[in-house]
Amino acid sequence: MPDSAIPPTARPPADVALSFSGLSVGYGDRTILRDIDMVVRPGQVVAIMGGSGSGKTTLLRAAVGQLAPQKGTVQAFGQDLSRLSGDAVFTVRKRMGVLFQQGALFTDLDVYENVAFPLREHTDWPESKIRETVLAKLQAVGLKAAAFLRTSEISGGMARRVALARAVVLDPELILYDEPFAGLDPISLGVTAQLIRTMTDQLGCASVLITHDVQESFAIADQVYLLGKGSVVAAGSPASLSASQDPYVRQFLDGAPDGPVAFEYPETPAYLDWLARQQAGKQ
Ligand SMILES: Nc1ncnc2c1ncn2[C@@H]1O[C@H](COP(=O)(O)OP(=O)(O)OP(=O)(O)O)[C@@H](O)[C@H]1O
Repeated sequence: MPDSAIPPTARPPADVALSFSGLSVGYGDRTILRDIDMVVRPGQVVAIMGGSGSGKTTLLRAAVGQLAPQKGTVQAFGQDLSRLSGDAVFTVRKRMGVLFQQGALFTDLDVYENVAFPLREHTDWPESKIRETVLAKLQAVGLKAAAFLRTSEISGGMARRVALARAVVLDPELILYDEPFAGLDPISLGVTAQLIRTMTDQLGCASVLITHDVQESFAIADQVYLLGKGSVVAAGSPASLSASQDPYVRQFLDGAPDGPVAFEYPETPAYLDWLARQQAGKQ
């Protein structure tokens, strides 16, 4: 029986949901992040933080197998993604839920059908089981009564919660969240953060958040990795990072405008080429 046909509850639990080992990733010849070591275990909420352009999305792309390592390995549930065939990567991805920044609900479907969509695509469950599952997931995000609203009738914060219900409808073992707090009001921020923690605890899955939001992620994370200078500059529990005197960590946590975190976008080979051409043209 293919692995994808085994219900999540019947699979042996993986000891490690996601790991990066000696990982370097980038685009073409350019390396964005190097020497990344990270382990995410079931039941953990892990926050990957860093300033704009520090490589958070790049790391997320590597985690889902969209970007191949330049060096080192990415393992999901103990399987090295770069050694798997396309079909096998697809099977591994089915064990992951990914919540993209914009949530991207289908606007021609109502809330209920948006959440039911992955079940209709990936299972042959009877309608009664689909209904039970969809309503349970909507209840978990506090939106059961909104099931039959159109997406145009719900707010941005509600849309984010519907997208979360959809991301967990197949009971993933690993959920990856891309900027889950971006653009939320203070109440929705707290609600979303608590939901991520509760979902992780209830499903026993692992959650990885890509975020800049220090307060909300520190409130729920077990482990935090801070990216900077093309690698991991600090890693540890929220308490240990809060106590850190490292200037880079302090500047990031305190939101200080001056310090070792560069505001300026680094010079890239493409920019240096352009500059050289400009200068040659002037002579
Ligand atoms: N498809 C791409 N091709 C080439 N370079 C890219 C590509 N995507 C991102 N980059 C570069 O990789 C670096 C890291 O970008 P990335 O999007 O991973 O950062 P980030 O930490 O997610 O930033 P933000 O918080 O602003 O979204 C940047 O220098 C960016 O210009």
